[in-house]
Amino acid sequence: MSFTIPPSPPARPNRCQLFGPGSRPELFEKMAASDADVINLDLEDSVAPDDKDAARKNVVAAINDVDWGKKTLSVRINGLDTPYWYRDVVDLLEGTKGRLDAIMIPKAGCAGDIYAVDALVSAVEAATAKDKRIGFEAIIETAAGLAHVEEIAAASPRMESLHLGPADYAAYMGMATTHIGGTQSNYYMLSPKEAEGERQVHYADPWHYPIVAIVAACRTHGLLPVDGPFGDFSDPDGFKAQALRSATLGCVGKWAIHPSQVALSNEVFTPSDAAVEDARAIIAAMDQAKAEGKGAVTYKGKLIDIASIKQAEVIVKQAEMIAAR
Ligand SMILES: CCC(=O)SCCNC(=O)CCNC(=O)[C@H](O)C(C)(C)COP(=O)(O)OP(=O)(O)OC[C@H]1O[C@@H](n2cnc3c(N)ncnc32)[C@H](O)[C@@H]1OP(=O)(O)O
Ligand SMILES: O=CC(=O)O
Ligand SMILES: [Mg+2]
Repeated sequence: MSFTIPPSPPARPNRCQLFGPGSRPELFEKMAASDADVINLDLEDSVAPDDKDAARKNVVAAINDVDWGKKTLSVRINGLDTPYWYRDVVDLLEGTKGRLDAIMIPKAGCAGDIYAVDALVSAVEAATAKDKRIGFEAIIETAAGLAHVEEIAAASPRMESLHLGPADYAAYMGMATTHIGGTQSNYYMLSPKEAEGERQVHYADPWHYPIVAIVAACRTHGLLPVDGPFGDFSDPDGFKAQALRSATLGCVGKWAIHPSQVALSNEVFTPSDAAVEDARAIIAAMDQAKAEGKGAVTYKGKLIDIASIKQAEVIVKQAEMIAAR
C-alpha cells in the first residue's frame, strides 16, 4: 500500500439510477415508487430547449412534493456551455426545502467545471443558510472528460460519483455508432486466419477503457464509479451483459432509462447469497491460515492469499451495506 490511503466512497447503495425527463412530471411518482437506489430528474438532454423552463419548475415542485422515501435524489443540470445551467442551480437550491441530495454535472471536461458549479452552489447555500451540503455527480462523456478524469474526481469535496455517458462519449470521440452503450456490431476480432475451421467472431468491449479509467479515478479519490445508460430497453440480455462487464471492472451500479431495467441492474449489482457465502469462507480460511502462520493457502483447489481477503471484503461490505439500507 502506498503511504497515501485512498478515502472510502460514500457508504450508500447506488446499484441503479433511474432517469426521467423533467418535462414528464407524470413519471415522477412512478420513479419514486421504483426500486432504484438513486433517482435522477433530468433537465439536460432528455428535455427539449423550449421545455427547459417548465421542466425546471416541474422538478423543483416534485422535489418538494413527492415522497422520495430513502432514495438518493439527484438532478442532472444542463452543461456549462449552455445558458441554462446557472438558473438550474439557483432555482434548485433556492426553491427546494432540503430533500435534494445531489446535482449531476454533465460533460465535465476539467476540474474547473466542477469548481465553477461548486462556487455557485456554495454561494447559494451560504445565502440561503442551508444546513445540508449538496453532493456532486459528474458524467465522463467527452474526450476532455476522459483525458482529465482524475482531476475531475479530485475537484471538490462535494464529488460523490463519476459516470460513463456512452452516448455523448461516442459522439465526442467520433465513434462510428449511433447505439447507446452495449456491444457494437463492428467492434470485433476474428480468430486467426491460419486457425482450423470457420473463423469465429469475438465481440470486444469498446467501453472497457473509459470504464477502467473512471473506476481508477473513483477508487483513488473515494468516489462511486457508475456505468451509464443502455439505450435499447427492449434488450434485457444486452443490458445485463453490459452491467455484468461493468460490475466485473469495479462499477457499483448502472443507470436505467426505462423501469424495465431497474430490476436487472439491482440483480447484477447486489452480490448473490452464494458470492457472499464464498467471500465469508475465504475470509475464514485466511483467518485460519494467519493463525497457522501462513500467508497463502489452497481454497477449493485455488490459491488464496492476503489480497483475497481484500477482494472478499469488497463483496461482504457491499452486501452488508445493501442489507442495512
Ligand atoms: C442517452 C443519454 C442520456 O442522457 S440517458 C438519460 C436521459 N434520458 C432519460 O431520462 C429518458 C428516460 N426514459 C424515458 O423518457 C422513457 O422511458 C422512454 C424511453 C421515452 C420510453 O417512454 P414510454 O414510451 O412512456 O415507455 P413505456 O410506454 O414503455 O412505459 C411503460 C410504463 O413505464 C412508465 N415509464 C416510462 N419511463 C419511465 C421512467 N423513466 N421512470 C418511471 N416510469 C417510466 C410509463 O409511464 C408506463 O407506465 P404505465 O404502465 O402506463 O403506468
Ligand atoms: O449522458 C449520457 C450519455 O450517454 O451521453
Ligand atoms: Mg450525455
